[in-house]
Amino acid sequence: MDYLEEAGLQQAALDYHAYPNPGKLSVVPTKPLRTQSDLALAYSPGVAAACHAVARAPHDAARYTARANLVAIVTNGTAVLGLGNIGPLAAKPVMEGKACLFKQFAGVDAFDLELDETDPDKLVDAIAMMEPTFGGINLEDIKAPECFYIERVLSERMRIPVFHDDQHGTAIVAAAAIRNGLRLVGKALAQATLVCSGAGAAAIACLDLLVALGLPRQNIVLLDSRGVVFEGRDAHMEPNKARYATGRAVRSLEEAAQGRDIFLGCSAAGLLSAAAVRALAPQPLILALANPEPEIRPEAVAAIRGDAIVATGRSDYPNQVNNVLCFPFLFRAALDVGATRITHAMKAACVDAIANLALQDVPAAISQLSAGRQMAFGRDYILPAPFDPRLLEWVAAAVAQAAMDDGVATRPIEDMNRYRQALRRLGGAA
Ligand SMILES: NC(=O)C1=CN([C@@H]2O[C@H](COP(=O)(O)OP(=O)(O)OC[C@H]3O[C@@H](n4cnc5c(N)ncnc54)[C@H](OP(=O)(O)O)[C@@H]3O)[C@@H](O)[C@H]2O)C=CC1
Ligand SMILES: CC(=O)C(=O)O
Ligand SMILES: [Mg+2]
Repeated sequence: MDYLEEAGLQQAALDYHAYPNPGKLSVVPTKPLRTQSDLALAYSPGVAAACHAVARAPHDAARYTARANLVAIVTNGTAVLGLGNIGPLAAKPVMEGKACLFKQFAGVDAFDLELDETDPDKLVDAIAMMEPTFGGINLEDIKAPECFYIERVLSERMRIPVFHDDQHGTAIVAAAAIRNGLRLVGKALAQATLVCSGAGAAAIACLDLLVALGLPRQNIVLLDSRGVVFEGRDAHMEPNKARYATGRAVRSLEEAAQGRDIFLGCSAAGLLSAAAVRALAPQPLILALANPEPEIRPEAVAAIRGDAIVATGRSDYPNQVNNVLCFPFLFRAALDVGATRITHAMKAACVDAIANLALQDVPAAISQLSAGRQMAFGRDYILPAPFDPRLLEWVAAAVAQAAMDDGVATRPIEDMNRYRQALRRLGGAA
């Protein structure tokens, strides 16, 4: 792949995945298992005590098994990053990566489950059957529009949180970035205008959240692979796109971009043309979120105009707008309180926490991790970096509180100060 060769990453990335053991994950026991007596506790006969306890009181599964800290990352490989429908097996490196991020950033254990199934109802059945195993379900890289149905039906059927990361994780982080970007250029969400390239899982969820947070729906123009989604277009429509159909007489990206404050890209590599960049309003926000190759590179924007704030989903540029800033921390909280679902207030709390953390001074120990980048609120630092250990406390505490306030916590936290301390220790920011 050109973009990997160009970054000098092709062979290094393959070696990283291959050595010293294939893949990025392993399963390790958490209890001593060295002697005959250990075996008598862990396995037969001692394990029967734990089985009886859980059979008598199912909520004790959170006490005697790893379930309450265990998330399933489920994909069918139909929309893997921006690589498209590469299937479940080829999706496995991404899912193993997500599991590593869960563990590294928030201490959450996760199994990656790549399912060879595209029928939405069969997927729903397969995932719903796994409720005894997991404390939460993270749906990943399942394409639109099926993903909307799958998540809705699962959320209705299951008593554990079901969260489609590409929808809501992306939306939460994009909303935080837009809030802070607009703050820097002195614009308000209620007056902002936005053009969105892509009308799939990530795009629709971003728009829904932005509208819920105050962006007027009529200020949005949406494009998919057939161009502008306009009122009366009958081909290639589905209800989630139709909700954003524009009445304006614009039919190309360049026309749609004219005077817009925000470009949001949740589509595919290289789609944002120089003409469209020029057409945007003064001091535009450009969120080019397609992975691994964005709709436009930051240096290409800089060559066209100098007043834009640019963000991508990538780790090798400033302003990383990527769902990694959300899902580990949001699930940490959801698992800790035994949430039965993820509510709007939990998502809104997550947006606030991520956005507000970026306004804080960054301790020297954290900025040392930034590869020499500016780490003070500004055009190249609109969001905290994923390695910022404060994210765990800021985001998880806020989300846990929102879950309790919303009445979806089956194990409410009694002492929030102690919980915050525990998060600080876990995040390494103590
Ligand atoms: N930075 C981040 O955190 C995240 C980034 N993403 C990125 O967003 C992109 C989309 O992911 P996701 O929503 O999950 O995938 P989906 O398959 O659900 O959606 C893809 C969307 O892109 C649209 N599209 C494809 N080609 C074009 C084109 N030429 N012009 C305009 N739109 C086009 C498709 O149009 P149509 O509806 O006509 O098929 C579809 O609406 C990927 O690149 C992914 O990496 C996703 C999640 C998180
Ligand atoms: C980041 C991510 O989840 C994606 O690009 O699909
Ligand atoms: Mg994804």
